[in-house]
Amino acid sequence: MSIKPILFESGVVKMLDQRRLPTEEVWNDYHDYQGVAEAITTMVVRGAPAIGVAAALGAALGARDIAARDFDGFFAQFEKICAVLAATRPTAVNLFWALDRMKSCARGNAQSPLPELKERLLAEALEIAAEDERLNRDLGRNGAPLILDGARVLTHCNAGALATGGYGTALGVIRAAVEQGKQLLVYADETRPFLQGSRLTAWELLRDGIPVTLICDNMAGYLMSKGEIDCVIVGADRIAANGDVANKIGTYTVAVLAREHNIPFYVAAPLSTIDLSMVDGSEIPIEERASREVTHVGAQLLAPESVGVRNPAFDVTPARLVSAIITERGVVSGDYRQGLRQLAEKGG
Ligand SMILES: CSC[C@H]1O[C@H](OP(=O)(O)O)[C@H](O)[C@@H]1O
Repeated sequence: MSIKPILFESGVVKMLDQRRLPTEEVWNDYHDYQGVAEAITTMVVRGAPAIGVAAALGAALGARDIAARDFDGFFAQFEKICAVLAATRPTAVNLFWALDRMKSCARGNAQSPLPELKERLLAEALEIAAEDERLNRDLGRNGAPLILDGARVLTHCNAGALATGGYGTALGVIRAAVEQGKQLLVYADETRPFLQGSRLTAWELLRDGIPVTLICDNMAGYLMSKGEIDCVIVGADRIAANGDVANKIGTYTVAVLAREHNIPFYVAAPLSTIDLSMVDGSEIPIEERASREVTHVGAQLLAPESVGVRNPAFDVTPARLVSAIITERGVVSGDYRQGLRQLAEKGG
C-alpha cells in the first residue's frame, strides 16, 4: 500500500516531514493554518497535489478558529487565511485550485450556521485529499498502457505518493503498470538541489518493492545515448492551455535529451494541475528558492560561502517536446489546446 504523506487525526493535521527522508520517518503535528503554511514553504510537504491537499486542510484548521458572529465576518477572515496559504509557493497551480475550492465551499454554505459551515469546510478538505488518491489510480490506469513490459523508465524529481494525497502521478502510472504484472526498471534522477529523486523517489519505490536505480542528473543523457532508457515519465506543477509544462528544474533538460534520442516523454498530472487561464508556459511563475539549497547538502557546505547562486526550482518544457499528457480523464497528445479543453469540459 503506497504511503499517504498527509493525515488528519483527532483534529490535527499530520505530515510526514519529507526533509528528513530517507534517514528518518518523522511525522509533524499541525494545529493551525500558520503551521501548515510554514510546512508548505519549508517543504515539509511538497509536490503539487500534496501542496493543494495541505493548503485545504490548513484552511479548514483556520476556519475552525475564526470567532465571527455572521458569515460576512467569517468570510472576511477566511479569505485572509487563504491568502496566507496562497503566498507559500507560486508555481504549483493545485495550491490555488484547492484554496478556490475551499472558498467556493464557504460561499456555497453561507446560509448555514457557522459551526455547520466549519464542519462542511473540513469535510471538503478531507474530500480533496481522498479524491486525489482516487483520481491518481484512474490516472495510473490510463497511463499504464504507455509503459511496455520490460521498460526502463526514467523519472525526474518525485511525482509519487509523497507528492500527492496518495498513489502518485508519474509513479502512479508506474505502480499501475507493475500492478498489471509488467516488469519495469525505474531510473530515478537524484534531482539537484533538493534531491527529491535520491531522497524520496528511491525511498518510495524501494518501500513498495519496485526496482529502482539512482543516477545523477548529468547521467541521463549518457544512458539514453547507450539505449538504456525506453521512456521518460514526470509529474507537473502547472500545465498551460497549450500543453507547456512547468515541472521541477531539470525536466526541460531531460525532455530535450529525450527528443534527441527519440524517446517518448510523458507527463502525468491531474486536471487540477492544468491551468487553462494560462495561454502558454511563458507566464507561469517560477519559484526561486534559497541559495543554501544549492551551496549545502544538509549542514555540509559544498561551495565557497561568497559565491553567487541561482536557484530556480522549476522550468518549463514546451508542449512540442511532450509526447502525451496523462490525466485521470484520459490521455492527450497532439493538439493539446483542444485536447486539454475537451478533457476539462468532459466532467468528472
Ligand atoms: C505530483 S507533482 C510533483 C511535482 O512537484 C515537485 O516539486 P516540489 O518537490 O518542489 O514541490 C516536482 O516538480 C514534481 O514533479
